[in-house]
Amino acid sequence: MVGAERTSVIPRTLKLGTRGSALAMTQSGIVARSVEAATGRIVELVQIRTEGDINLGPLATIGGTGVFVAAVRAALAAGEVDLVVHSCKDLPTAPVDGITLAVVPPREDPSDALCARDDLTLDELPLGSKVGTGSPRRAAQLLRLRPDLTISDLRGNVPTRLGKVSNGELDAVVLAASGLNRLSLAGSITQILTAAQMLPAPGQGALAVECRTADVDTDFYQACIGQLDDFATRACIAAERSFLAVLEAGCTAPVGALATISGDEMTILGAVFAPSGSTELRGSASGFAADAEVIGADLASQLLAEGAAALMATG
Ligand SMILES: NCc1[nH]cc(CCC(=O)O)c1CC(=O)O
Repeated sequence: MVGAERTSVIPRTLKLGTRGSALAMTQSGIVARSVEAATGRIVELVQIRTEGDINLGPLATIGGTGVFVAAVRAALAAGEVDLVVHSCKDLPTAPVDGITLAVVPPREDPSDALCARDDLTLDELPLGSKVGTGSPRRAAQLLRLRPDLTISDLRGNVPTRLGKVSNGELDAVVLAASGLNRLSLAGSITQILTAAQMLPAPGQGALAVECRTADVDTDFYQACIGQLDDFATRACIAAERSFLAVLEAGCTAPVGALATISGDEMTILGAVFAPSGSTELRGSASGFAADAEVIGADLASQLLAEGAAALMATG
């Protein structure tokens, strides 16, 4: 191999593993293009079918956290792909041996968005309106704001969910603003819900790019990490995910958290809801952004001391 230079074990064309949904493909396409721009390599998308795509039962009952993530990670571990992209909020909090969170790109809008018929806001929805969501966190907070609403379980990809409003089956759905923005469907949003109205899921709006731990020290990943990783987003999701982990809750639990950074200072808002929306425990914690995990964990401990575990388990 005269003249060949071996600077890393990473191939020239990278395979990026992704779920096949419109949102996953869009998110992965965004990451693929930024990796290409940062490294000069070609990145091709490889679709991986996951249990969450195959089993269309209510999300809260088909194995909780990680249904979308396990198959994608297995393809990474098996060497079928070189990097994978997840929605951060779907990522279980437990670390996995041999897999590293290589890049956290800058966060999209973390808010939840109401997509209602006839351009209605939450206050304007008629008494008893039918609102679709598969998320106990969103259901609980909707019921706190509007106890009269009928919550209808909802699965399927983002365009399918929006279709249930346009076909008259539902009066409204609640979806992540980030996903709608990325899919160029922001025109369906009739109200962005504030953190006081609806605290988002830990990690919502952020993406997670994982690679094999064995590859992290290659020039390729160092270039990716150096150019694409967003310190503020990484710190915020570290705090939110540490909050979730200490609560021993998963991505389908009635738990909301949102961290923000101003200068060196981080503030996290966190809440735990009774699934019925009857009660909530809410708090906040602040500190240096460098202590993100401790800040999130301290807030969780505070809410646990106030009875969070029992609250989440109630009806
Ligand atoms: N559970 C499905 C899921 N996982 C991540 C997102 C949104 C994308 C994001 O958090 O950036 C969605 C759809 C939704 O909640 O509307």
